[in-house]
Amino acid sequence: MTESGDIGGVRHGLVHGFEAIVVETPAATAAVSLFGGQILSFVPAGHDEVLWVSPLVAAPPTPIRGGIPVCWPYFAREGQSDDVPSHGYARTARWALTGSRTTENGDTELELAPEGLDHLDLTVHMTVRVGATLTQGLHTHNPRLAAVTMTEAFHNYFKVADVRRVHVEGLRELTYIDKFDDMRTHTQDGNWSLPEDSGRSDRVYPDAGGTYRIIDPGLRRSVEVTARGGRSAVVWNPGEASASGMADVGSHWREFVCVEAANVGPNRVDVPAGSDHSLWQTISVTQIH
Ligand SMILES: O=P(O)(O)OC[C@H]1O[C@H](O)[C@H](O)[C@@H](O)[C@@H]1O
Repeated sequence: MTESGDIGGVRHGLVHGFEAIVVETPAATAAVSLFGGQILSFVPAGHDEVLWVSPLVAAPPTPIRGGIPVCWPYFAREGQSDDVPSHGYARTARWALTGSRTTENGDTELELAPEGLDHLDLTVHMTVRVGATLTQGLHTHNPRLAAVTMTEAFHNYFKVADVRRVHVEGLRELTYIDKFDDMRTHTQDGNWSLPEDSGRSDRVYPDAGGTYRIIDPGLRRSVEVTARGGRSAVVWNPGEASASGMADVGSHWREFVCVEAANVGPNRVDVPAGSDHSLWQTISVTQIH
């Protein structure tokens, strides 16, 4: 690892109004906000923007609505009291670039770590590898003398032509917990699509297979997420009615679907004393006709 100034194609910039690390390689461009350590943009060469960031995005300390929020060391308020911030502390922390390098195949790899989270039981740092595909690793360490239980997610907001016209492969026949139906469990019937009756989705799929594909006929592309060390998938879109009450979504709810690589609910992780745990994901895009 070298300091960021030592390799080409890595610079500081302003992206959607946020101070960011901007990466430019022949294979892709990407940007990571220092607020939240949140990837805000990924554009593989020959394709359009993969991620959605709300045009109504609020200023810090409100979490950024869009990109890839890092939910850590807990997802939603799982296992917490009601007075803690939703999705943990990482997404509103300031992150620092701690290193960068060029990999053997010409990808650019960044290392980042949050600041000001020393009061937590766990520590974390993150790898972001930018090339034709985007790979992200969230590395948790337990420096304590006892095991610590955690949940986590890469809360991916994918840009779509119209959420009502996409489907998500890789979830068929899985049991899911429906957060919009009092946490009742159901079986996924066929591929995921936005339910016609309720028009919204907040589904947690424990023990999912780790490969999920968003098929978007409008943008004529398929976006694949593969997770490693992440046993749950979450598919979220608030739908029109709930979105109208969310200042940073509003009428823009049709423009995204969240397909998240996670460890949540029954897949919470026990990190033994002195041990490490990593959640990885890779995102890739293919044109479809
Ligand atoms: O509004 P936020 O705190 O960013 O959370 C947005 C959403 O994240 C996840 O997908 C959860 O499953 C949802 O229950 C939650 O509403």
